[in-house]
Formats: sequence, structure tokens, C-alpha cells
Amino acid sequence: MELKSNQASPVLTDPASLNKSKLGIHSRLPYSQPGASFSGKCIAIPRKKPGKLDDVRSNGWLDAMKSSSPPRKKLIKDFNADVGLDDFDIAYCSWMLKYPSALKYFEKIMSEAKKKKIAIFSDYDGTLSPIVDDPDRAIMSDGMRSAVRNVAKYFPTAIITGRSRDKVYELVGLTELYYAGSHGMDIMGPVDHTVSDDHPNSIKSTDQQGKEVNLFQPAREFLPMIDEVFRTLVENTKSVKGAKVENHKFCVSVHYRNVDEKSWPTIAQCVHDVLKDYPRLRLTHGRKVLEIRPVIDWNKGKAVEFLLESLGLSDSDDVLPIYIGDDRTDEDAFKVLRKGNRGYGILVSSVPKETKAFYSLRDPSEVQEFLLSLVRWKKLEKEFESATSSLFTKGAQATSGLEKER
Ligand SMILES: O=P(O)(O)OC[C@H]1O[C@H](O[C@H]2O[C@H](CO)[C@@H](O)[C@H](O)[C@H]2O)[C@H](O)[C@@H](O)[C@@H]1O
Repeated sequence: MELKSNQASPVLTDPASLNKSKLGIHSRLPYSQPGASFSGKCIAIPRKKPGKLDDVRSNGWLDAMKSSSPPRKKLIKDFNADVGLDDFDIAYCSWMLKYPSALKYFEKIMSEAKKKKIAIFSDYDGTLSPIVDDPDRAIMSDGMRSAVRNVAKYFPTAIITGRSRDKVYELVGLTELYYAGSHGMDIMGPVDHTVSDDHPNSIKSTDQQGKEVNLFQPAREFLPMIDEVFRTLVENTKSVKGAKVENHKFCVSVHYRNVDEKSWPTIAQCVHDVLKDYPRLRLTHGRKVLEIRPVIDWNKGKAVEFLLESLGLSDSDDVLPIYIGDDRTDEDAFKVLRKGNRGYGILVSSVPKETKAFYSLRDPSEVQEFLLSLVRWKKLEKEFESATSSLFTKGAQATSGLEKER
């Protein structure tokens, strides 16, 4: 399959035009700062001690950190103020009226897909593997791997993750997929197909098997900066028990899942202080993780659009993209699919959440069931097509036989 894209390069977004409180960018910061260049040369590593905690309290970071994985009781209260703790199932069921189960509505989804090509996009953590305390142990089950492998036999399938592309490939291990790491800022096709190299952000590289491939990396110039920020954060958070910093090539993750809640403000302040020195980086919130990434107009939604276009699947009348994901960074992809009813977002959640998805699945085991249903559906469709075509051939042969006899 030939891959091509004519999409414009992602443009650096002026932080002044962004919703600063939402992104967690300090309002006093100038857009560019002397010494904060990302040329990769001679950048001094800021080694700051965690400063005052007022910043992170006043800008809402701490509230966002708490709500990234709030206790069940709080979620129910927030979602439906009238129900009590024992009424969780009622709250979930009433939420599901708005975001029905993709398993229960499978036939309906497939009726939309008739005569269309389906493209499958999936997030990794919390979607294909359950959330666990140690990010290095987020192992995909053999059953899930086999379901994803089978899905990829019938539909173009991509994994779009906040992790680095190398890391997610190591965890998934399937060469037949498309991988977009670092929230879509690092895209590579499967080994036998490559992303077009006529794009300004495409570069040639080699894959794990040493084969030449084209990569799409819209934030390439940020590499040295991200590396510095990673090292600074490792240093600055080393005294906080349970904190873990991951380098995902074009973004950095600071985990606080295993940090005592009393120390969350310290973690937030460390990140906040570092970001002050790097106004061209911004913060996003994931599941008990703070993520630092370049301020470019690129996200998982843009990655979905890029892949659809690259794969020649951008004609919305012929293609039904389905995106499955569980966290806030997946909302960008849900929004893209919701716009113009282009396709379906499926949120993986066992608690009610505001989302731009259309459907829901409770957990990765339901995701696996959904993927298996897709494979069964496709096999049946193929069987039906071949039965119809052989009936047609037999009919045509019989007619021509009759005509000869005449
Ligand atoms: O886009 P994703 O594939 O969902 O990746 C998002 C983050 O996933 C990982 O962290 C999350 O999963 C961990 C393992 O279950 C869990 O310990 C952590 O609390 C979650 O935030 C990954 O480690 C992050 O770097 C990704 O950004």
C-alpha cells in the first residue's frame, strides 16, 4: 500500500493564543526566552529545587492531578449529585445511555460500516493493557495480542500512544501495525509499508529489523530540549519517593501514581518550575501522570488524520475510522472523528466521564471482545461474499448451459 500525505506541517502555536490556565502555562511567561533555544547546543540544564507550592495550587494543577484518577465516590458525586455511594451501577447505567456499550451496539456500528473500509486506531495503556502501578509492567496479554494481530489481517490498524514508539513496539511486538509514539509525534508504518518521504517532517530511518523506513516526526527539533528536561526532572524528583520520570523521545512523563498524595504538590511544583524555563513546552494530564510536550499544533487527533490521509483513507464517505482509548489525550482523536460524523470514538472507562466519544467499553477485556467481534464479522462478510459470488458463477454457468442446449 502506498502511503502519501499532503498535510501541512504542524505550526508552532503561540502560547499567547492558547488557554493558558487549561494548559498549565504560567501567565507571566514570555513566548520566547533568552537561553531557551532548542538548537541542541550549549543549553544549560536548569537545576532548580522545588519552589513555593502556591503556583501549582493556584493554577489548578493539583485539582487536575486529583481528578485524573479520582476515587469512585467522588466521581459518582460529580457526575450525579443525587445518588449515593451504593448507587454506582445506576450512575454508570445512566451514563451509558449517553455512551452505549460498543459491544451491545456492535450490529448498529457494523451497519454503518457496510461497504466502507474500517480503519482501527487504538491507544495502548488502559486500552490494550490494564493500568498497573509500574509502567514497565504494562504487559499486553497473549489473548489481546492475538486479537490485535487478527484485526490487523483485515483492517489497517494503528496504535497511537503517549509512550515512545520503540517502547510500545517492544510491548506489542507486531510488525503488521502502524505505530504513532509520543502522542502522534513519531509515526512509522508497518515494515512492509512506509510513510511517504515527500513530507517536510518525514525522515528516512531503519526499523528494528534494519529495513529502511520513513518516519514522520513533526517535533524533531525538540529532541535535545526534551532530553534535557528529562534529565532535569529525574534529578529534581529523585528525593520524592515513588516518582518516576520516563523519556518518551518527544515528550516526558512524570508519574505520581506511587507517590504519597502529600507529596503531589512537590511533584507538580518540580514540573512547573522546569516548564518556566521552557516556554516552548507545555503540560498535559494523563492517568496519574504529568506529561510535558512541545507546544506544537499536533496531537493524537492530528495523527489519526495524518494516518488516514497517508493510507489513502481520508474519503469519509468510504471509510469508517474507529478509535479506542481511555484517557484525556485520546479526546483529541474522539473530537476529530465526531466532527462531521466521520467515525466512532470508543471510550474505555468503568466510571462515568465526560467525553467526545460515541460509545464505551468497560475495560481492556471488553476491548478484546470488541476486536474479536470485528474479526468474526469480517470473516462472515467474506464467507457471504464468496458464497454469493459462487452462486452467481453457478447461475451464470447454468444459464449459458441452457442457452447452448437451445
Ligand atoms: O497513550 P497511552 O498509550 O494511554 O499512554 C499514556 C501513558 O501510559 C503509561 O502510563 C499509564 O499507564 C501506566 C501502566 O499501566 C500507569 O502506571 C500510569 O499511571 C498511567 O499513566 C505510560 O507510562 C506513560 O508514559 C504514557 O504517557
